[in-house]
Amino acid sequence: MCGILAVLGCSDDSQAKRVRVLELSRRLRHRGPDWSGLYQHGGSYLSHQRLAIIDPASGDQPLFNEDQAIVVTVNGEIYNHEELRKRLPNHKFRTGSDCDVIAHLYEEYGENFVDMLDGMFSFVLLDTRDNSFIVARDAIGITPLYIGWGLDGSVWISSELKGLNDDCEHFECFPPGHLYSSKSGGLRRWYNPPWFCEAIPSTPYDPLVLRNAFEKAVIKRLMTDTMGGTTPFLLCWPRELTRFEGCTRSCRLSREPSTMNFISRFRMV
Ligand SMILES: NC(=O)CC[C@H](N)C(=O)O
Repeated sequence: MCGILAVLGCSDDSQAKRVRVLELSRRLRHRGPDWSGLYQHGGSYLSHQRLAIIDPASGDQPLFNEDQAIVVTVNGEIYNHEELRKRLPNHKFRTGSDCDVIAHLYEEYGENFVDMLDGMFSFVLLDTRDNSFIVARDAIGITPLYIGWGLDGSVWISSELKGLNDDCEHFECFPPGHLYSSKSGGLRRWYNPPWFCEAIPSTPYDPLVLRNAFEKAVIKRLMTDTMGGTTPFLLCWPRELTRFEGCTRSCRLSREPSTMNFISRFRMV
């Protein structure tokens, strides 16, 4: 998990404020030891503490679209980023980061792209053309996120409370599955699955369907270029799969290239 911290629409764009934001961002350093980044545009600041998972060589954040008008700081993983890149044929990506698609999707589809993302994420996106911004958190709140307000009307966002509680006059937990848009000035739910309704499902329970869904969920989370992100998961998945179907299934899965790389690296460690 990385650490993100952003201050948006602040009346103070001084060097002293920049230093303060850097100080606060360092409070999240334990979340990402591989890189620290800060982008400032007037009174808006986006910072990032990176635990590199995908494209460790060039995926440092904040990330930008082609003309650098749109900037984004992200905590999390976008599992379907390769598929999404294919839906953006006219866009040039500077990095191989899974999070690179976010600025480009916004450019192409506006604020309503969030439900195209399959992943666990929280992000802040600043559009420097009109200083508008959006903030979003994944469907069930796997990644942590807090929102606060400064006395000057600035909006503060942080992966942990310690990044904003000293500087905001009011703060709260950013609700999962929601999007904050500065244009509409409020929060709205972007995640609206059919099972949110009160109706009792009529489809009978099918263990095979459940098992397939579980396996798919495991496999997509194996996405990584480093050991950092999925190690705890790897430690538990073979046992879980064994419990489901015996060793045969684990062995078949482990012949898949990504799993093989993963396991050989795991053994080396
Ligand atoms: N730890 C994270 O949140 C990782 C961010 C991004 N997916 C990366 O690989 O750099």
